[in-house]
Amino acid sequence: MGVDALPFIKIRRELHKIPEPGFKEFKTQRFLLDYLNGLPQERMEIKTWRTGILVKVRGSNPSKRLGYRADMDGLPITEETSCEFRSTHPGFMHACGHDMHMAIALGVLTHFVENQVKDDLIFIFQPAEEGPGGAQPMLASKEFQDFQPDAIFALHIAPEYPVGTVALKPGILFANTSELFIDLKGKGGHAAFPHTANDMVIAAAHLATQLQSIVSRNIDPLDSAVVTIGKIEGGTKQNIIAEKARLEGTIRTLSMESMQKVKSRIEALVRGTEAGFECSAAIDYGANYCQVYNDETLTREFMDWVQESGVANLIECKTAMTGEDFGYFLAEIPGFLFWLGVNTPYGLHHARIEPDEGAIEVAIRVLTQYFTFKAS
Ligand SMILES: CC(=O)N[C@@H](CCC[C@H](N)C(=O)O)C(=O)O
Repeated sequence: MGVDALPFIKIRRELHKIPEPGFKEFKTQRFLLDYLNGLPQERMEIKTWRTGILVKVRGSNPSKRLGYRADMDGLPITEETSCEFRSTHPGFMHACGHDMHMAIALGVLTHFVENQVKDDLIFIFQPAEEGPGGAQPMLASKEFQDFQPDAIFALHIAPEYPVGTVALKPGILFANTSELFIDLKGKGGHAAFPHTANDMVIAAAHLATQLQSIVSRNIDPLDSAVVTIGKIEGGTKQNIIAEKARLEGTIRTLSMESMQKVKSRIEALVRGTEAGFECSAAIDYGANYCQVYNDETLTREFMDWVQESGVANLIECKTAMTGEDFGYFLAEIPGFLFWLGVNTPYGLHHARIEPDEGAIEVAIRVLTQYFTFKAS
């Protein structure tokens, strides 16, 4: 089955220009709706939920519904690529491939609007994957429940794999995650009189270092966990002792027990910071995502099918400490997520990431053939 991916490469470029934060994907939603409304409508039913969209493509004689989910939001990153279709939204970029994910979903959807299969297909354009998390509230919505699929699938671009490759494994693919925000409040003062103040820049620096001892000293070395502090903010001027500081980070674990352990150690170290630096502290865990757990049977079946059909090269990969709120869909509905090779030297969330658009054709081919196999 040949795939003309060119229209979807063009769509990806248009989407790349308009990255928006979670639950503010207004232009993205408009763009997708304009495209969907331009397709023949006889087999389609379109619903919106907040800034998301759900589309049912009716089958000829349905006995089940297969779901496919694409995420929609961009990241607060200033793009540093030299491509012609750079972000037009200053300070925002599609640096996690969601522009690719949406274009691929439209390519697959368009194929099935034109080529009806037996079962219903549900296409889910989900907002706010990067935060605060659109999957959980979308799952609970009436709009989603009206279209509730019996199985659900998704992909994520993978910079490290060549184009033409899909990678996955049965069981746990991505980690449990929790955001982490710690606000420290002390006493500001003149830089020349440190003994009259409680310096929150120094408190934050000590705390950031101490937090790095949690994984190395409190987690079983045969388990895996991550505590990353991605941002520290504090102070107002070089000669003023900072009254406030804020640390922002993320926690990743492979079990909820380890998540609880990491959080209880963070709380102990923060209490120690309060005592040691005579300050007050507040912890906020922000958005929490459950692990992405690939259904063993469906995943094995897909892996065997990829290998037998030769539709793509297959890699059985390791678990990654990435997070994905698609895990909430998989906690309720059997399915899987796979990595799609896009072969670029810069990683996810990097200002210079430029996925190879050849992967769009690969993904549309894999998914249209897989859904034809599953839904006929
Ligand atoms: C695929 C990917 O990169 N996902 C994000 C999910 C972010 C979850 C949440 N905002 C957090 O930072 O904990 C990731 O960073 O793995």
